[in-house]
Amino acid sequence: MNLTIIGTGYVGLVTGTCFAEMGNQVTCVDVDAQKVALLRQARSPIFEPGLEEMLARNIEAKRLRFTTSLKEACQQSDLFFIAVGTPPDQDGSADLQHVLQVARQLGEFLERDAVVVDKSTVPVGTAQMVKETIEHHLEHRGADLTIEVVSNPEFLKEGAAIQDFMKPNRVIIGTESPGARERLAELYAPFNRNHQRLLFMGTRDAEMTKYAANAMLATKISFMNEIAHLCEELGVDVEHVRQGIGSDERIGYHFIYPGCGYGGSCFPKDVRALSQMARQRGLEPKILDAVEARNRAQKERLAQKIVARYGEDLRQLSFGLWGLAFKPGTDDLREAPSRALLEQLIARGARIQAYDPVAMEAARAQFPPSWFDDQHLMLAEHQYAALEGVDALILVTEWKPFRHPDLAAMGRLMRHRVVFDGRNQYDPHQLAAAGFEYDAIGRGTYVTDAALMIPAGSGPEQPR
Ligand SMILES: NC(=O)c1ccc[n+]([C@@H]2O[C@H](COP(=O)([O-])OP(=O)(O)OC[C@H]3O[C@@H](n4cnc5c(N)ncnc54)[C@H](O)[C@@H]3O)[C@@H](O)[C@H]2O)c1
Ligand SMILES: O=c1ccn([C@@H]2O[C@H](COP(=O)(O)OP(=O)(O)O[C@H]3O[C@H](CO)[C@@H](O)[C@H](O)[C@H]3O)[C@@H](O)[C@H]2O)c(=O)[nH]1
Repeated sequence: MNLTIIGTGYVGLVTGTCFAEMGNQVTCVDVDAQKVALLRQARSPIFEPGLEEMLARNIEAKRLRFTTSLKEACQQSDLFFIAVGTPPDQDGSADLQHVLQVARQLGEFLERDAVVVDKSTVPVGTAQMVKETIEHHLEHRGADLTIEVVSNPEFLKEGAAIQDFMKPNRVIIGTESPGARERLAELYAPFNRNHQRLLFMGTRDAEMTKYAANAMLATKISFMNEIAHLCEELGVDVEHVRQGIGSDERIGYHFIYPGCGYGGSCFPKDVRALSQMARQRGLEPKILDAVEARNRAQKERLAQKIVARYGEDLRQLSFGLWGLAFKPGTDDLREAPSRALLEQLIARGARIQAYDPVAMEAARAQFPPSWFDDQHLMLAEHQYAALEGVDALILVTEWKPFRHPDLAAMGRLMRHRVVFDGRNQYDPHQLAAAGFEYDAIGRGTYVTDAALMIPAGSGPEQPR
C-alpha cells in the first residue's frame, strides 16, 4: 500500500518505519525541516532500540522517504496517518492545534477520496472534528471528495516501540465505514497472522479506549506507590507485597512496580486530559485526581528522604545520580522523575553528578542552563565517575548497567556509602553487608549492622 504518515516523532517514525518494513510504500511528513534532513540521512532524532537499522534498511530499499511537503504527499497517497503531538493545554486538556492544523492542510491539498487515520491520542469526538475540518476546507475549494476518518490509537511503549508495534497485543480500529474497515484490515493483516489482534469498534469507543488503557496503567502504579508509602510506615517491605499480589493472576505482575513516580509524554498528560473530559461534562474524576495527586507526591519521595536524612540545607553535599530518562531504553526526558528531583535538590543547594547511558545530550539541551552554569549539575563520563566523592548515590532510572553494580568500586569512590534507590533495584541485605546504608521506596531504611536491618517504622527508633 502507499501511505503517508504525518508527524515523525516517537509514534510517527516507528509507525512509518514498521509499515515500510512490511513492504508498504511510506512517505513521512514533518514540519521540522531539521528532523527531515537528519532522517533522510537515515539518522534517527530519537533513541529507540533497533530503529536506526530498520530506518536505514527501508530508506535504502526505497520504501521509506521523508519530506516537509504534505501537499506533495497528497499527490501520491490516499491513506494518511496523523501522528502529531497532542500536548497538554494550560488546563490539562489535550491541545489539538497540531491535529487540526493537519486536518486543515488535508482539506486544502487532498486530490482524491481518502482514508485519514488518527494515531495521536485525542479526546472523544476528535475524529468527527477532524472530518468536519477537512470537509469544510474541501467545500471551500469546491472539491467533492469522500473522506473517512478512523481512530487507530497507538499503544507502543518507548524503549520497546518496535517490538510493541510489530507484535501488538491488539490493534484498535475505530470506524463506522465498512470501506475504511476493509482498508485497515488489509494494512494490518501481516500483524494479525496467528491470532486475531484487530478489534473493531466505533471511532468514539476507540478514542476512549486509549485514555482508559493509560489511565488504568497509571492507576496501578499510583495505587502501588501509595501501598509502598504505607508499607514504609508499617515496617513492611513492599517488594514482598508486590510479589505476593502479583502472583494472583487477577492482579498480575505488570505495572505494579513502586518507584519515584511515573513520567513520560503519555501517562501524566493523558490522566489529566481524561480528568478534564470528565470535568467538562460536570463529573468529578475522583480516582483520576487521586492517581495524579499520588504521582505528584511520589516525585517528591526521594527528595523527602534526602531531607529527612540530611536536613533542608544540602549546600555541603554532593550526590551521584544514576538515570535521567523517564524510563530505561529511551532518551526521552518528558515529565521525567529525574527532573523533578533535580529541581528539589538544586533548590536546596546540592551538587549532583549525573550519568545516563543515552539521555545526557538531551539533558544538556533541555534542562535549565543555569543548572550547568552554576555547577549544580555535572554530567559524568560514566556511571562510576558520577560517584567520585559523593555523599550518596540516588538511582532514578533502572537502566540494565545499574542493576548489578560493583559495590567494592562504589565503596572506594564514594565519600559516604549511602544509596537512595528510587526503583527498588537492590538487595538491601547485600548492600548492608557491603557497608552501605540503603533506603528505597516502601522498604524502610537499612543500615550496615546486619542486626539492625529493620524496616523503618517497625520499632520505636528509626535505624539510621
Ligand atoms: N510517545 C509515545 O510513546 C506515544 C505512544 C502512543 C501514543 N502517543 C501519542 O501519539 C502522539 C504523538 O506523540 P509523539 O511522542 O510521537 O510526539 P512527538 O512530539 O515526539 O512528535 C510529534 C511530531 O509531529 C510533528 N508535527 C507537528 N505538527 C505537524 C504538522 N502540522 N505536520 C507535520 N508534522 C507535524 C512535530 O514536528 C514532531 O516531529 C501524541 O498524541 C501522543 O500522546 C505517544
Ligand atoms: O510498574 C511500573 C511501570 C511503569 N512505571 C513508570 O511509568 C512510566 C511509563 O512507563 P511505560 O508505560 O513503560 O512507558 P511509556 O512509553 O510512557 O508507555 C505508556 O504510554 C504510551 C503512550 O500513550 C502507551 O502507548 C503505552 O502503552 C504505555 O505503557 C515510566 O516512568 C515508568 O518508570 C512505574 O513506575 N511502575
